[in-house]
Amino acid sequence: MQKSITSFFKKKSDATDSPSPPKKVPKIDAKTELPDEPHIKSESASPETKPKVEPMSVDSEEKTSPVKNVKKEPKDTVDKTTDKKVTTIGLNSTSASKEDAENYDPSADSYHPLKNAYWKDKKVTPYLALARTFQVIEETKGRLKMIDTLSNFFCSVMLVSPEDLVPSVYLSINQLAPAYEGLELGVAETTLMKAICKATGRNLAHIKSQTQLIGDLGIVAEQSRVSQRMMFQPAPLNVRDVFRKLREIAKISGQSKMDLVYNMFVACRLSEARFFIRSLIGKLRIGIAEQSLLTALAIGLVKKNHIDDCKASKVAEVYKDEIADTTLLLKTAYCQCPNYDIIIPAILKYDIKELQERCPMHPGMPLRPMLAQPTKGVHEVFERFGGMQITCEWKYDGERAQIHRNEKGEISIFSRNSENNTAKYPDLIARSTGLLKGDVKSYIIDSEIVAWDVERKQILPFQVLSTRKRKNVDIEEIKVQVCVYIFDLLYINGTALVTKNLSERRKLMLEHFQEVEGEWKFATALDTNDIDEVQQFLEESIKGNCEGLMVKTLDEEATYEIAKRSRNWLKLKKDYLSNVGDSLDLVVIGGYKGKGRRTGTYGGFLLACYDTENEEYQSICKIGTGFTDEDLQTHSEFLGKHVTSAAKSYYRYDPSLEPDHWFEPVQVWEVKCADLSLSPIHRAAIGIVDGERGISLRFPRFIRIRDDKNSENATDANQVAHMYQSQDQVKNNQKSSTQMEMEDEFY
Ligand SMILES: Nc1ncnc2c1ncn2[C@@H]1O[C@H](COP(=O)(O)OP(=O)(O)OP(=O)(O)O)[C@@H](O)[C@H]1O
Repeated sequence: MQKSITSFFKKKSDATDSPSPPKKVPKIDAKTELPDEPHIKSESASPETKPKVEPMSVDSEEKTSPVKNVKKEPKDTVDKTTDKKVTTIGLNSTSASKEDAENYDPSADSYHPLKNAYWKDKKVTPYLALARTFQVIEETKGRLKMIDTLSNFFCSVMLVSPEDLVPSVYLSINQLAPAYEGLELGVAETTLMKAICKATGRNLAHIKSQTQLIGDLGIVAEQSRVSQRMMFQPAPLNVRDVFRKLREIAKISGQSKMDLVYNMFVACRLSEARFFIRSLIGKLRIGIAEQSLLTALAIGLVKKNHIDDCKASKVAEVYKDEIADTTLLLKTAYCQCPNYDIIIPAILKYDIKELQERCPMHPGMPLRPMLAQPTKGVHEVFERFGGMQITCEWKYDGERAQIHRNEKGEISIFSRNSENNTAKYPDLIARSTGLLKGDVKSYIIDSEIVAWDVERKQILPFQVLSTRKRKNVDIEEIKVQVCVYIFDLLYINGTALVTKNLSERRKLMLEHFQEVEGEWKFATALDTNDIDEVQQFLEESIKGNCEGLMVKTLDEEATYEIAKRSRNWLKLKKDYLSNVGDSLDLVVIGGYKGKGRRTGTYGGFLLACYDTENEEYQSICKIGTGFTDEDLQTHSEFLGKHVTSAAKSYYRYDPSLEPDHWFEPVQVWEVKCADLSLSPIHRAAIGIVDGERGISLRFPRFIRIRDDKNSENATDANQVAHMYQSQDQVKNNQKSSTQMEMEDEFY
């Protein structure tokens, strides 16, 4: 029978135990030698390569424990709840052995979060325990098992070294702070390669060629460390210090950055080297995205609550409902308070039911915006909404802005990506009091900023807005004026409104704010359930220089769904008649040199979508259409500054697509196409719709640069699959094959 689209997506979601795409993880042991490299000397052989390890807080017992050469036999104990034998490593031992650390396996069925936390006596989580957890997860295929493994590790940390839960969580999603603080590591691959060379005595050309061959600098780093004989081993790393040092690395630059990377790297043991280097590159590649991490945290909490009455591996079965409730509560709280520094201490201290009230949303902390689903026409809108009350709003073509004012009157402006854009709009801040009506102390509004023609009193195209300076804007020098179109109110005077319906939110918006000509306006809206009126309103919106309409539910299913691409907001764009219904936002990963008229610039580019699950960019098409000569000049100049010596290890592409130059994933382009088709060459959404083929775009055309999206906000693999599946011809094919199957069954 035909598979529904939702069942496809369920397969990829974190809630099901479907196999992840096969992962190639080379096995590494102490005997592993890299080929083509002269034998490596011990570090003492050369004074330059001798590690200068910074003093770090030391796991004293590990430091002094003698290295045992005899493999420790697992101990058998009896699980009180089941009366069955439980095989564990290092149970009840007061001193952790080297083997405990090296064999640490939180995926084992017999894992006991307390007993197997071999660092329990020291209460400081070894970095190796986290690296081992990542390693096991990377080798695991089923998503549920991956989450379960992480939850075991988290549970151990909660019980044994709770102070390390915040750094462990950040390290697991490769963040150094809440996303909106914008603290990024930004270490170039060549800097890392140089640090690896210095620490291991290998030469740069060799490290580069190995990285190209294996496709992963993390693995190359690990192999280089494992095969290296050391005169002495620096003190073991622990989670909180690694996190602290990574934050430091992010804040410094130049030689001191390089030195710190080097000092840390020489202290890495076993798979620590792989994950330390991957953290610095910015791609952990263990397949744990934020939603899976939140689920793992929730399961970890439930395991902690039942540590005495159930085996960890049984908790998911026995406490299914409690896990579902905890996960929901945690995810909901995280949506309104996306900050682990606040959430984690709260889950450790309070009952999970209190979480929302303990971690309230507040101005200054951006919420991830509610997003819309594309549609291909007015009929699709009415099919979806049936008899529900709806409203249509003009869809302004500018830059999304979440504007916050706190009790002190301070204003912050956040982009669609939760980046802090406040410094870009000093003019808006200067005139923000004009917007207020009555007693308004604090608020969060959702809006679109558009470029504004002051003389003609009309909206200007997005391209004009994009010429506005981004940083350190001086109010006197602003050339492009802007007008803000407000379409939602999420918080007012200390009260969150996200759980109220749009009608109520809109009423409060009109009560507390007022329009100011050319500065602050409410989105033009029409509440109607008449299909002809919607059609006419769509045409008017286009005459008003808008992109089309946003159609929203008013009363039923009409809460503000933070961070969700919701079915209750549909976008209806002017070119909805196209077969695809929406444009795609894709990352430029390579360039092909131009010929003929295009000589001297790039003539074509390789584009990719982003697969959030595998944290990789998957090629989707080559593009050479839609560019003016000036565009090509601009792109060539900009991308020319971001050329890398080789494809990034997290680029997925067919060798036949090899461009002349590879780029860092730094720019997102909006692209339209005639349709999407299955491709034997491109890798977009591979494994979702088809096991072996990816999806590619036919007749792609460049529309514009999307400065407001970073490369990880590009159209993701699931969206590509969804767009492919929604095409009429694909649906019809599926219908007819279902029909045939039914006929087969009948006969
Ligand atoms: N009245 C409105 N209501 C909601 N959003 C609006 C409105 N007018 C303009 N917008 C803009 O439309 C965007 C949603 O549609 P669009 O497809 O352009 O966004 P996108 O950023 O390309 O894609 P995504 O759907 O991934 O956000 C919103 O993020 C917002 O910036």
